[in-house]
Amino acid sequence: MSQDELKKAVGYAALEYIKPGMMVGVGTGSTASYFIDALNTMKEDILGTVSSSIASTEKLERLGIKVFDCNEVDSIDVYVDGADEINPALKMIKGGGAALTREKIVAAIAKKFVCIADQSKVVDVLGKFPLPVEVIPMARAYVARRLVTLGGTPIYRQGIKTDNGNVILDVHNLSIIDPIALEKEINSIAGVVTVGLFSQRGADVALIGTSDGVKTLTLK
Ligand SMILES: O=C(CO)[C@H](O)[C@H](O)COP(=O)(O)O
Repeated sequence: MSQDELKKAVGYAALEYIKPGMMVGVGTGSTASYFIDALNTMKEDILGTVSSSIASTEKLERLGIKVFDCNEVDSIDVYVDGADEINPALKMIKGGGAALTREKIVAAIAKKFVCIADQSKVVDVLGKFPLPVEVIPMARAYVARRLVTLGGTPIYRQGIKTDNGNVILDVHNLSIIDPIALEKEINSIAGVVTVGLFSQRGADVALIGTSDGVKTLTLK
């Protein structure tokens, strides 16, 4: 199966976690886009959705799926989203699609986070995928210098503005042995909006698309 077929398989497999009357958090990216296609088949049954990006909101609304503003909802039953990397502890790197801040907000509100990813995203140690950091534009050079002191090589993602009007630094050459400590440390740098490490709030379940079918990973 191609990588795209594996993404589609997990996007549809996530429907298993969606029950009638639920408020559903919707992620961003090509795998999450397949989940939106799947969700379309039961759009009459759910209460509605909360979206993590303008792109996902536009697709949901095009399909006639109700999208609520985050501030209108008290809780989200399930959040379904992709990842750039996921480790066996279900901690992730996200933000390859520049939606990390809104994704982190929706994940924080959700009772359950279901990560959907093809097998190429599973790693033992996070950090091969450059770690995205959303930064207030005026702090870009300062934050980059601080990231260098942490051992990384930050590269400015040229020509990209996030949905929040900020910029992204992609940090190369990190081997992330202690994701929770690094998440806290990068988040404490002035000018950082969010780091794309999802370790304090990781996934609860991961559906991994493999050539032998969809595998389910949970925390031991
Ligand atoms: O974090 C994300 C967007 O900010 C995506 O979930 C991540 O980049 C995976 O994308 P894809 O499903 O297209 O491989």
